[in-house]
Amino acid sequence: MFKVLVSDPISDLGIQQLMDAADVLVEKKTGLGEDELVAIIGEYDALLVRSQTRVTEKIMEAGTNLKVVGRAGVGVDNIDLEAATKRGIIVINAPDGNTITTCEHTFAMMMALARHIPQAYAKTVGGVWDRKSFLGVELRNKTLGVMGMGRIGSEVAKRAKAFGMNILAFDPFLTQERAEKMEVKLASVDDIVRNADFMTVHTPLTPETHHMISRPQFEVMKKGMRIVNCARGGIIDETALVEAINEGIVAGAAFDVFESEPPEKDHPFLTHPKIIVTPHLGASTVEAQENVAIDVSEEVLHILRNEPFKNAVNMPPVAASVMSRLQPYFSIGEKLGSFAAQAANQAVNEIHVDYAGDLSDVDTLPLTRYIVKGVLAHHLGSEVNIVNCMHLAKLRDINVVVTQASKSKGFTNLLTVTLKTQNNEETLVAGTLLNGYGERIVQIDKFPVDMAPEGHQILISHNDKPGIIGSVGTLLGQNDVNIASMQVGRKIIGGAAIMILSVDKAVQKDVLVQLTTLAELNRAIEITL
Ligand SMILES: NC(=O)C1=CN([C@@H]2O[C@H](COP(=O)(O)OP(=O)(O)OC[C@H]3O[C@@H](n4cnc5c(N)ncnc54)[C@H](O)[C@@H]3O)[C@@H](O)[C@H]2O)C=CC1
Ligand SMILES: O=C(O)C(=O)COP(=O)(O)O
Repeated sequence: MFKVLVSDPISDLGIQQLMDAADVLVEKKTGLGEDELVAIIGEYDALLVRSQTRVTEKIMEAGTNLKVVGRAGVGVDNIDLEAATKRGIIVINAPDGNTITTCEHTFAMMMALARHIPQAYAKTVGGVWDRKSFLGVELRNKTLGVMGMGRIGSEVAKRAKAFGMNILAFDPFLTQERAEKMEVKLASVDDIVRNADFMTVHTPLTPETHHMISRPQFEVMKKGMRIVNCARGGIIDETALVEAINEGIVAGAAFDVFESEPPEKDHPFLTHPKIIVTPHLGASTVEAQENVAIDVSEEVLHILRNEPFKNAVNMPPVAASVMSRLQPYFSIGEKLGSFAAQAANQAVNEIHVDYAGDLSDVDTLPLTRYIVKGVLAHHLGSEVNIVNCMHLAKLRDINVVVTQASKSKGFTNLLTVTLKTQNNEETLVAGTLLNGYGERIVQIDKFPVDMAPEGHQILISHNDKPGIIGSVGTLLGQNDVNIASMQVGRKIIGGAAIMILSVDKAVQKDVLVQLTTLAELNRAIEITL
């Protein structure tokens, strides 16, 4: 039974599938501090959060069973990603579910700012009928500067066009071609600061975006600019903004997010007549909360059940088309890695993976991770997973080398894993997915074989001499080991050969020792897949 802790308010409807899953127990405990979480996190396999819970290194250290942290939303700045990656904890988010909602909140804020709606409301309900103080401005024909043209920024730009605004857009990944397609003008931060009437930021908070709008930008800013921040506190320097408003440079600001949340009671934004605020409500709609909770629940279930997943934040993204091509190979890849690691005699210093045939023209990194996981898991056990396997290999000075070739020795696809040891010994295992026959191992070292990679196997190296197969069979029979299938491989008559036997149960160590005492038999090991 997997235990999932939900530590922030997350939509019940969205996590219904987690609550309904027979193999999952969901517990909701919101509003806990770091120490309280440290005390209980050891019991849980998964942690689900929004932006309130700070998932620190200390919490992950105490989360000895923790496999995944699921963020029901976009920003993961409340999660220590480096600590998670080191420990092999997968961090996933739900990047698409709240895009429209946050875009609409940005518009709500921009229009409220243009028309002084919060201030006018407060006066009206206070009994003052004041129609003079709140002269607004139109959005039509104004220039909107959008910093960050990702999911939300692009949707904001799209809607701003419907309001008759001209868009200046800045994003390091925005090409001229895409800008033209979106009918926005590619601009620099400086262009936006000097020319826009409204500015809205939609970037993550990174060292690069921290205070990207600060004193130097306010000094050259177009007078009367209105600024919206529904992304992250800290992108715009709060102190410099208040000064710029007081100096008459900025006409007003609308902020959903703060450098520190919740803000101190005496935060200048809370009393400034030209600043309107909401308490990080960008993603707070019924629809968005359901969407993100559904997305994150699905992914958490996949991860807990060891099934492929897509939105890991602490792993490079993979296109869906690439993923669907690679996914069928994950299982055989991991098994080949595991087989090779068990067959190798010594410490490995290089994992060489060759992809051929169908796999020669695709980005195979996600598949390589499964193979490396398979190799390392033999020694490191459940500590290793596809998130931390590359990091763990690097820590152990193990090189991972990948080659791709179109020729695949007659197979439509071929994965060859070769482990190299310090004294230049090599162990090679190759496998394929055969149409209609599923996973097959087709080569071990230099010997062609044909076997299904599953269950318990005994791998024997021997000299190709008459009687050896019979004596192995007799010895195993005497020890109550039932042989399900057997493969023998050799290159030349009488030369070096291998035997691989599938057996019904784990083999006792002393049986393997007895095997090595047989004449012409050089090595016998058990391989379990
Ligand atoms: N207020 C709220 O409740 C919500 C806030 N957010 C926040 O909104 C922001 C945007 O979210 P999405 O659009 O979903 O993310 P996204 O990842 O789709 O877009 C972010 C964009 O920022 C760009 N960017 C990165 N560094 C930049 C820089 N130095 N200058 C200009 N652009 C830069 C990236 O290239 C990317 O295109 C994030 O910070 C997210 O956490 C998201 C949802 C709700
Ligand atoms: O998704 C995001 O990045 C957000 O900022 C939304 O935060 P929340 O889930 O509302 O705490």
